[in-house]
Amino acid sequence: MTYSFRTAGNHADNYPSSVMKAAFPQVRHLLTDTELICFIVPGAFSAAACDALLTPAIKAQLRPAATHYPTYYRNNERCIVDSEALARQLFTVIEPMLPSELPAEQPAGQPWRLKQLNSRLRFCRYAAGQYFHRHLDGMYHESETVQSRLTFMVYLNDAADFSGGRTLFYRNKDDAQVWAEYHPAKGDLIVFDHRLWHEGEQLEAGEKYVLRSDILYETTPQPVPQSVPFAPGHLGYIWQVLPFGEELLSAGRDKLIKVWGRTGELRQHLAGHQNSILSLCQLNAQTLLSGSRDMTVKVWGRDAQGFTLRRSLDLHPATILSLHRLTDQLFVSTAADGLIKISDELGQVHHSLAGHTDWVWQAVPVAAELLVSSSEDGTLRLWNWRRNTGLQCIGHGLPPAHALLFDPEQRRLLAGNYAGQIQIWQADASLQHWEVLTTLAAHHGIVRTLTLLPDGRLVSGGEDSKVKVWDLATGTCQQEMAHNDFVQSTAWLRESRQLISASYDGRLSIWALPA
Ligand SMILES: O=C(O)CCC(=O)C(=O)O
Ligand SMILES: [Fe+2]
Repeated sequence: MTYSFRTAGNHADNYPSSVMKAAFPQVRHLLTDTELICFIVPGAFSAAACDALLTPAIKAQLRPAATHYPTYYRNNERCIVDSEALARQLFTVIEPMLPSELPAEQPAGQPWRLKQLNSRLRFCRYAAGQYFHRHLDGMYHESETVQSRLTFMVYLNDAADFSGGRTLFYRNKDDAQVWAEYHPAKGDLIVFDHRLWHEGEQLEAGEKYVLRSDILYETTPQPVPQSVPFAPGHLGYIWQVLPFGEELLSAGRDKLIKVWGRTGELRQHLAGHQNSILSLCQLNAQTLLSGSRDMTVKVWGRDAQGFTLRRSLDLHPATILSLHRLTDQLFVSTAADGLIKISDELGQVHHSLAGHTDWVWQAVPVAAELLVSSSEDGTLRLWNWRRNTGLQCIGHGLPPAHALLFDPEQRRLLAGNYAGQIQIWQADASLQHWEVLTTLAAHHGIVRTLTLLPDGRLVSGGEDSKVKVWDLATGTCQQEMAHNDFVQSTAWLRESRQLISASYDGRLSIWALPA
């Protein structure tokens, strides 16, 4: 993919290469007790080069990243500049300091050869109070064979300009101890493996500026045998899988919905969205809904020939986070605008529920007219959607629940949260009183998905790349499977009695579960 240079007026394409010259300084490794790469190159860029990069035009175009990230995660500002030319210039400076080859991840795989700097350059600014909480940097999939493996960051201003704002590394998502710390200095380059948990520490005072990109590596394509089900998956993150009749649908960052047959053969791919597809929902036998970061909900019709796009709905001026069916005609959408809307497939909004103060991750039906929603604001709320009213706040001050599921038989709400827990809430028969029954310490990192099996067992997936099967009667984990990256979605295939899980690594896996 070639990005054009989109941000006007900052002259980034025209930096004189003289100011970009590297001094080939000493590499300093931050982590010694790991194979993973993490090094600093002090003064890799001169002060003049930093000033040439951080132009007033760039500064003027910095915006909160809030449309793409929940505030819990990061609240700094950024400006994206797509420039092949500048990426090439920067790459010339850093190339001699980079590993020319990285080992294959799989025993049978091919090594990765150094290719280029991702031309999507992100200028970031932290003001006092701003932070980028502990996270893993996402892998950028340019193609099947070109992917980012290392993070690139240059610190653009003087340490004297701010306090706090260190870059901190951790052994995992919830280790209390800092593994390594780095105090920013102007012109320093940091390069580290995407698999390292790290944080941009909260700034106490002043302003901190960095330039972020990723280092791309290329591998030799390996033929995928026809017999491998659901291969090759998606390019980049898969956000959701959904059984639809006899088929399975998957959707992801590559803006595609893929339609797979029973044996995992690709039947169709549906293009139309302009950005990542985060949610899928079956409205009725002939209708599929998809919600995206492009702020649209698309309605797809299913007939004997397959799926076709019927229409595109503008329901929220924000990323659509979840879609759930209420009736054959009505569905509920939640979004980054903090609203819950009940609409039909023609795009008529019947109800709009306001009350949350941040992103609404999920809203699931719990009875004919009742919904429970979970939000980034740390609350769980109960609503009567037909009457447009919030009935109560079931819980507040909670770690936000990314995954939410209601079990009508047991009247239990299962909430998978940011603290890696599955919190099980019991409702009484009136659905007016809710209390926490148990809290399972389920994953390291966010619980991203929950699926209830027909036999009552629960499946969870999380940021520790694990899929876990739970016996809810005893609260014990019976089985554990692993992906190579965050597990984002799981589903049960009723016909074949198989579990399917989908991951940030773009792969779909099928698992047989012993009874
Ligand atoms: O600002 C920092 O120190 C860390 C930033 C970071 O982790 C990122 O931009 O991905
Ligand atoms: Fe990062």
